[in-house]
Amino acid sequence: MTNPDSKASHPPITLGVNIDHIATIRQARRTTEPDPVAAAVFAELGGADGITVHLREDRRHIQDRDVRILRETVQTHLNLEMAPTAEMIAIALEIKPDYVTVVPEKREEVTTEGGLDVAGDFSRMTQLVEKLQGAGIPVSWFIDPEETQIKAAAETGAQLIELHTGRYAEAKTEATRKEELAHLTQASDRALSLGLRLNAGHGLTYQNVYPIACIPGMEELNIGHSIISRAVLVGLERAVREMKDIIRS
Ligand SMILES: CC(=O)[C@@H](O)[C@H](O)COP(=O)(O)O
Ligand SMILES: NCC(=O)COP(=O)(O)O
Repeated sequence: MTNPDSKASHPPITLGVNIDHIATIRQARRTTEPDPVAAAVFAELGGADGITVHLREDRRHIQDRDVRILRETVQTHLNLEMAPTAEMIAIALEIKPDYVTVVPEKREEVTTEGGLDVAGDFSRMTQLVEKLQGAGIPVSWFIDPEETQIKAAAETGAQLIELHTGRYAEAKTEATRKEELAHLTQASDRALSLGLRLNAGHGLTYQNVYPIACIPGMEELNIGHSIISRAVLVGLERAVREMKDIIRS
């Protein structure tokens, strides 16, 4: 899976840590812990180059209060993932994240399914870019690695795209995974040739991330579920020990 030569020619890739699922745990009890604001501090201590949160329209995990406080506390950069709605545009204009990633959203989905159809709703998407980038907030489109979407993304005037790595991550065979990696690599080349900056994410894990990190020109990977899942397990032994120390002290 590794390719030691391919990283030599571009600047170090950065890691945006998505902390949505810290909030998922909190919302399961509608309580105050764990706090995504504290999680962002720990993620930055661990070397996160950026913090990503998806403020869903149904507020199933991240809350408005989280985004507002994170804007004040995040020391790296804050990437706000949001649907292309008037409500979310207003929130972004008020909070001014370092950049926004515009994602498709369906109420009933478990997580984001597929990329945004920028080409299919071109004039609305262009207006969104004018509003947000006009206010100094760079826009990134979360799109599938497809020519039509990449071309449309560039034509909206947005500065960035985030390639949806879901199909690659979910590939059932090595052959399909290679095919999906080839699509992502070609799409990345095309995006760079059109002057877009390049991010990727969704479904990336400790096992599948490296080939994506090796794609030439890749700037930032946004990773959440796998990191939070690992954090829960690697932190459990210490958490149990601390509780036991208290009840026996
Ligand atoms: C856009 C993307 O790939 C993910 O950030 C995803 O949208 C996160 O949202 P959930 O955490 O609700 O799955
Ligand atoms: N945009 C992708 C992201 O922020 C994290 O997605 P995942 O790692 O939680 O699947």
